[in-house]
Amino acid sequence: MAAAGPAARVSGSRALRPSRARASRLQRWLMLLAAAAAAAGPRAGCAARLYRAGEDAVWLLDSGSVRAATTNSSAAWLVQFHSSWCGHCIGYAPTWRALAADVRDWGAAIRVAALDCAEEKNQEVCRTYDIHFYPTFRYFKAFAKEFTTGENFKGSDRELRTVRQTMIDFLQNHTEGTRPPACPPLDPLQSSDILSLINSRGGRYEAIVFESNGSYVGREVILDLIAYENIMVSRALDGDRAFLETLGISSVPSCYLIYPNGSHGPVTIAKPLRAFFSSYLKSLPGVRKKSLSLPEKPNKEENSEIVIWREFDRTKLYTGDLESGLHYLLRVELAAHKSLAGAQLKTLRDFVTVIAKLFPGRPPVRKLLETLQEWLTNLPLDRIPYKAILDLVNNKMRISGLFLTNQIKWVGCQGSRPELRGYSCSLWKLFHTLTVQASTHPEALVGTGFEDDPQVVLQTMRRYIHTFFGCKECGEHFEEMAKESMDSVKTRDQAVLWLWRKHNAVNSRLAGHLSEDPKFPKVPWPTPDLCPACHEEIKGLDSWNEGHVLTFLKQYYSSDNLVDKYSADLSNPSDRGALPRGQEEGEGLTAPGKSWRDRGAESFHPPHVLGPRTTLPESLHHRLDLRLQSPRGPGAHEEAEAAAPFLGIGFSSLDMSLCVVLYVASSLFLMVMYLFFRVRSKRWKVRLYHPSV
Ligand SMILES: Cc1cc2nc3c(=O)[nH]c(=O)nc-3n(C[C@H](O)[C@H](O)[C@H](O)COP(=O)(O)OP(=O)(O)OC[C@H]3O[C@@H](n4cnc5c(N)ncnc54)[C@H](O)[C@@H]3O)c2cc1C
Repeated sequence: MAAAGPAARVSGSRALRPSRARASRLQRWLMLLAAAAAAAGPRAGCAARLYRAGEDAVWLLDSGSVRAATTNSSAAWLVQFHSSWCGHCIGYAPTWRALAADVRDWGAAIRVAALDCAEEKNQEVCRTYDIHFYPTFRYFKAFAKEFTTGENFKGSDRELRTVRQTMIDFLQNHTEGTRPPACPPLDPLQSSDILSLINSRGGRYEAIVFESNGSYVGREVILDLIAYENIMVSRALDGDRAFLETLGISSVPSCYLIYPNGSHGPVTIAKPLRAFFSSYLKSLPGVRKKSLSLPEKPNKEENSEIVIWREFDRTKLYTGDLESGLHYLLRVELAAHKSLAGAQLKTLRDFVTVIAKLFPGRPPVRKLLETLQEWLTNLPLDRIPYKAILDLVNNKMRISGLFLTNQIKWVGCQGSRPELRGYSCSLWKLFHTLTVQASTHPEALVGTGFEDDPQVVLQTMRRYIHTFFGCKECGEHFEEMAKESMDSVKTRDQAVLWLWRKHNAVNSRLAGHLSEDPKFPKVPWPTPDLCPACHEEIKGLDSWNEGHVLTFLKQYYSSDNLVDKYSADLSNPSDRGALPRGQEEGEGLTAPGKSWRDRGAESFHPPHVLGPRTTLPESLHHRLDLRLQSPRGPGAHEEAEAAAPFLGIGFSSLDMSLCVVLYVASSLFLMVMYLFFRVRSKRWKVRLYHPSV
C-alpha cells in the first residue's frame, strides 16, 4: 500500500560533514542552497509536520496516497485529518503516536493514519473528503468499492483506550464478506465451539480468552496476535458458569490454552490484563511474528530539513505574517468549503468588507481585497462556489495591480519548530491590527453600514472563527469568551482592549501546553521590555496601566509599524506568482528604494496606459457573474485562464482568436488585391505595346 512519508523535503545532512580542504567550497555551496531555499520560502507543505515517517508508527497519507489507501484496501483505516498549526492537533499528537504504536500489530486488519490538511498540496483532497475542522477522525472500511468520505468517529472522548475500543467496534461492523481477511472473527465462541476445538488437533495453539460481556480484552488480544504465526486466539463470554467450572476457570478475564499436541488447560497469568495475556502468548515456543508491511522508513537524508531562520525585530509587525496569513485564510482555510451560502456567505461577506476597508498592507493586496469585497457585495447570488472566489484571489481575470502572495513566509510568526506558531499567530495579529485600524481610522468604514458599530471587528472575527477557523475547539473557547463579555464593548478603543485581554487569557490558559513554542513562551503581553509604561506595581503586584497598553497597541498594530522585509518581493518572478503577465514583463511595481507605503495607494502606477482602477469594471462584474450562472458552472472559469492583459483589460482567448482571424483575412485580402492589379497592369502593357494583337 502506498502510504507516503512526508514529501518535498530539502535534503542535505550528508553534505554537512565536509573535509577541511573542501570546507570553503562546500560552505559556499551550502550558502547558495540556503539562499535558494530562502528565496523559495518554506511552503506550508514542507514546513509543518506533526508525524514523521520512520519514527512514528502512524501511516502518513497525502493527496497522492489517501484515495488508493482507503479504497478497496484489504485493511480498514482510521485517518486523522489534522492541521499542523492547530494547537489541539499538536496537543493530541502524542496520543495519536502512542495509539499507532500500541496497535502497530493490528496493521493487517486496521491502520492508524494521519493526513495534514495544512499542506497546500493536500487542501483539494481535504475538501473532497469534506473536512472543515481539525482534527477530524474518519473510519474507512476495508474493500470499499467506491470513493467514500468515511465514517465519523463516534467515541465519547478521544482518550487512547476509547479510540482503540471504537476501532474494534468498527471492525466488528464489517459485514462477513468485507471483513479484512487478516482479522479473525471477533464475536464470542459458544461452549460447543470450544469443545470441538478441544477435540480437534489443529497443529497450532488455540487460545481462548474468557471475559465478561462488555470487556474488550479478548478482542484486543485477538488483534495483538494476528501478526503471529502458529497461534489463533478467540474469545468466549462467562455466561455458562458450569462450563467454565469444568474447564477450571474461576475468574475472568482469563485464558485457556489448547497446545499443538492436543493437551489443554487454563493459563496462569500474573495480572489479568491485555498486555500480560498478549505477551505470554507471543512468547510461546513456536509462535513467530509474520513479516508485516509497516510505514516505510524514508531515506534519512530525505528526512532532514533545512529550516531557515529569518532574523526579526519583536517590536515590529511584519507584512510577511499578515500576507502569508491572508494567503492561507483565502486559499487554504476557505478551500475546505465547496460553496458558500446563507449565514456562511454573509459571514464571509462581512469579514471581507472589514478587512478590505481596514487592512493596512500593501496596495496590491488592498486592491485585491477591495475587488473581492465589491464582487461579493454586488453579486446577486445566494450561493457562491469557492472556486469562483479562488479565481478572483488568484486574479485569473488579470486585472492590473492586484496581488496576494501565494507563498508562506512567516517572520514574526516563525516557530522554532516547523509545526509551531504560523497561521494562528498571524490570525491574532490580523485581528489586533483590524481593531486598531477601526479605532484610529473609523472613516474607513463609512458607507459599509458598519460605521456606527464599535464591535464590528470583534463580531466579524467571532463569526469568522466560529464558521471557518479550522481549530474547532479554539472556536468554541473563543465563543465562550465572546458570549461572556463582548456585548459590554461600547467604544472602538474598548474593542482594542477587549481583544488584548482575551488574547492574554488564551495565552495564560495555553502556557505549558504542547503547542507552546519554548522560544516564544506564553506570557502576559506586552512584556515589560516591549512596553515598560504598560506595567506598574500596585501594592507589590505587577498590574497593567491600560491607558498605556492602548497607546502601545495602537502604535504596535499601526501601519507605520509594518515592515515589508522578507515579504514577497514583486520584482522577483517566483514571488509574484499570481501577478498579471503585463506586470511581470514591465518595470517593478515600486520605484527602487521606495516602499509601498511610502508611495501610498494613490501614487501607485502599474505599467499600464490606463492606470490602476480601484474598482472592478461593470463589464468584469458581468463576466464573473455570467460565469457563475453559466450552465458549465464554476468550471467556466477555466476560460479566464486564457485571458491576457492589454491596457489593463482582460481579453479572453476568443477575443484573441478573433483578432488573429481578422488579421489573416485582411492579409489574404490585400494579397489577392495585389495579384489582381498586377495581372491587370500586365494586360494593359501588352495591349499598349502590341495594339494589333
Ligand atoms: C481566536 C483564537 C483562539 C485560539 N484558541 C486556542 C485554544 O483554545 N487552544 C489552542 O491550543 N490554541 C488556540 N489558539 C492558537 C493559540 O492562541 C496561538 O495562536 C498558537 O499557540 C501560537 O502561539 P504564538 O506563540 O505564536 O502566539 P500567539 O498567541 O498566536 O500570538 C501571536 C502574536 O501576537 C502578539 N500578542 C500576544 N499576546 C497578545 C495580546 N494579548 N494582545 C495583542 N497581541 C498579542 C505577540 O506578538 C505574539 O507573538 C487560538 C488562536 C486564535 C486565533
